[in-house]
Amino acid sequence: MFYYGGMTIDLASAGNAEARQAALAALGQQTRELIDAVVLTEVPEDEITSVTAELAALTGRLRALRRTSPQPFEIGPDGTPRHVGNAVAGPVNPHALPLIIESTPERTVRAELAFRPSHEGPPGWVHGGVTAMIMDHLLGHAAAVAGSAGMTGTLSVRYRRPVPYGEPLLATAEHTRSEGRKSWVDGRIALPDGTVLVEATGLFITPSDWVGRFDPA
Ligand SMILES: CCCCC/C=C\C/C=C\C/C=C\C/C=C\CCCC(=O)SCCNC(=O)CCNC(=O)[C@H](O)C(C)(C)COP(=O)(O)OP(=O)(O)OC[C@H]1O[C@@H](n2cnc3c(N)ncnc32)[C@H](O)[C@@H]1OP(=O)(O)O
Repeated sequence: MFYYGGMTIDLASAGNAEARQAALAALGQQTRELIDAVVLTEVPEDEITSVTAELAALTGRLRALRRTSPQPFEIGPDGTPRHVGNAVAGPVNPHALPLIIESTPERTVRAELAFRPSHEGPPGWVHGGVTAMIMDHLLGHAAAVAGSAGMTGTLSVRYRRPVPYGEPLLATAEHTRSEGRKSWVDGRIALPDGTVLVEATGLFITPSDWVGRFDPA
């Protein structure tokens, strides 16, 4: 059993849906490709209208049976927590990059990533809110692997250089200190040569009802 936010997750039942999770992840990825096709398309107007009608039909098919909330936090088949519906890291959520995070033996975290054209803010560059969202999640994950899972209290972002899309980047973060239920985490997004584009510091607070519920792997 795994306890999360008042819910109890049954480890056995979480493993039974892998084929469905894979199918949903494929749908999520196809939808990401659709989103980028939409923002880049130069097809004629009548074709846009025709595709829009087809998409409305497809949307109706998916809505035929639906949940009332996104896919939940659960224990994956490898025994670690996962949240396939998460807005930043969830493979099933088309809104998510998705961010694929690795933990190091030192309990820091890293993620190789590449933004897409649909993340554009300033012409030719990634929107600062999108990079802040990535930082928020990665720093939160670093707090969790350090044994201090929490909600974001504050997030401070310094935008040092504009962030390109379509290029490989590296995001890293590490827990720096804790005082009671408060933990501080630093992180950054950099080019492969180490040039830092975005720096962030976050304060994560473990809600009192989470204390003792999450034991990091
Ligand atoms: C989200 C999933 C987490 C899952 C965890 C489980 C497993 C983890 C595994 C993997 C996790 C992976 C990744 C990612 C995790 C997270 C990343 C994204 C997170 C988010 O996207 S999250 C959404 C945005 N976030 C919110 O939606 C917060 C809304 N808010 C609240 O839920 C409460 O507000 C809360 C809980 C923050 C505090 O509530 P509380 O009642 O526990 O705190 P309380 O008042 O007792 O204060 C205690 C001491 O913190 C100080 N303090 C309080 N709030 C502060 C603040 N904002 N700034 C500075 N200091 C603050 C006080 O001043 C006092 O300080 P002092 O003790 O020194 O007096």
